[in-house]
Amino acid sequence: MIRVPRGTPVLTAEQMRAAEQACFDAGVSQEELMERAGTAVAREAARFAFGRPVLVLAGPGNNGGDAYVVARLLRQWGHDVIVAALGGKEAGAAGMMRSRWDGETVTLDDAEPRPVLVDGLFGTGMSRALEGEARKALHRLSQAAAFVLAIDLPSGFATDSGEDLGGAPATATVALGALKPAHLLMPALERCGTVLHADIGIPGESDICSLSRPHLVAPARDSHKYSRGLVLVVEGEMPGAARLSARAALHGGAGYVMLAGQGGGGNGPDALVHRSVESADDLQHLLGDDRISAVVIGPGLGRGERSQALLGVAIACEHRLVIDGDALTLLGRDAERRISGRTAETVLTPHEGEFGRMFDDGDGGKLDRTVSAARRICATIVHKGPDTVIAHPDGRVVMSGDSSPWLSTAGTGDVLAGLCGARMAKGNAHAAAEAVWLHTRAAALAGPAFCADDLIGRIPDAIGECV
Ligand SMILES: NC(=O)C1=CN([C@@H]2O[C@H](COP(=O)(O)OP(=O)(O)OC[C@H]3O[C@@H](n4cnc5c(N)ncnc54)[C@H](OP(=O)(O)O)[C@@H]3O)[C@@H](O)[C@H]2O)[C@H](O)CC1
Ligand SMILES: [K+]
Repeated sequence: MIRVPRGTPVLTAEQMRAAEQACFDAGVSQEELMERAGTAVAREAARFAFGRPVLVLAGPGNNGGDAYVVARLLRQWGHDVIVAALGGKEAGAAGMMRSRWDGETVTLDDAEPRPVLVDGLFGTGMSRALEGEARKALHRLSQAAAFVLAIDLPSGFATDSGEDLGGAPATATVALGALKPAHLLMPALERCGTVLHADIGIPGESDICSLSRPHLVAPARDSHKYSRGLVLVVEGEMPGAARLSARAALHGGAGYVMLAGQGGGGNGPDALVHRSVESADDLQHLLGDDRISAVVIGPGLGRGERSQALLGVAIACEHRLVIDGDALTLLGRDAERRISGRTAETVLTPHEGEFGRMFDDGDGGKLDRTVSAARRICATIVHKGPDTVIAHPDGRVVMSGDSSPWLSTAGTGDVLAGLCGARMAKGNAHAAAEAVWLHTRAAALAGPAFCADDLIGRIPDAIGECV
């Protein structure tokens, strides 16, 4: 068992069922899968129990079936185990595993708390709010336990959206066969505790995967500033924000960064080249330079008429484009109409509020809404948050759930926008994921209570871990 490796496939409940079915069709029985799943979980339970008494919750379905395997093995290995059962299938693999359990079984209501709790009530079959006896007992027993190990998912969370359906938190979760979206989406993300991945022989193919450390290459010997990419950052009413983006682009690998605006001087590294832009026409003229590799607009742009005019010119240009901050607010519900016709690669980097201003809420969780919006707008959307979802128009999705809470400080979004510009400058399809990984890693390296300027300073160290 290993802590979830980077780039692990993420499968929805339906994709998981299809993957399981493919196993059955290939001759692997459900009993065999359940035995493998239960064995993987039992090994972790034994490790964390340290010989303390264990209470195993067994639900009515296959999650419960796994739970009976866990209980049987722990008992065989000498542990003090009791099962608290909620109903239970008679037939099928779960019924068989239930019949093989010959230890003590109590009802959920009668179950006494124990130091170690294994939660096998519900997994990917969670289809509605958890209520009544199951909900009460789950919360009572998990609150009283010193360690809670969830089988596949902590019970009470929606597999594909991470929505809280009345669930309780776990100390650790053993993801069976593949990650599910709930392992990477709030609030479930926060309730899973440490997620461990049990490969039980189910080949999980998916367009969705967890964020992984990118493999970056150092510049070739004959590189020059243009071949590494010229990034133009549009400055608006708050030049400091654009400067943060520009500096992040410089440290993010761009060979040449131009700050186009009225800021003129201002502080910022000498390596930053200022170009005076008074009007939209001036910006249009500047964007005629075909050495430009990527344009970043939005950080500190402002929302007035001049800002709207600058945005219109940037959208109309043929360069790769990162749209962030105020520019996203200016787009609003007009985003799809104004962006979907762009031919050059486009990346939008909204936080939840900006996303909501551009796209209707629609049903489904953050993953579904972001995937649908990316397809409609024909652009990559980096839907930021503690659970960032990167959705590409071709259907590829990358999910990241381990960003530092210290990123909740002014300017870190400007830094990400600049990083996206730098990574896009080379025209690769994974630029947004690279930028998010570098941003997350730089934050981890920066430690607690950093500001956006400190974050920029750690980007080279993060890059150093990828080359
Ligand atoms: N991924 C793998 O490789 C393997 C996964 N396994 C385990 O199987 C579960 C999924 O099992 P499933 O039987 O599909 O569903 P659950 O066990 O999660 O749920 C059981 C049933 O509970 C009912 N239900 C749903 N929501 C509620 C609720 N809020 N309150 C009460 N009951 C609820 C629902 O049945 P209904 O007919 O009542 O709708 C569920 O079917 C997976 O997570 C893994 O742990 C395999 O065993 C091994 C391989
Ligand atoms: K569970």
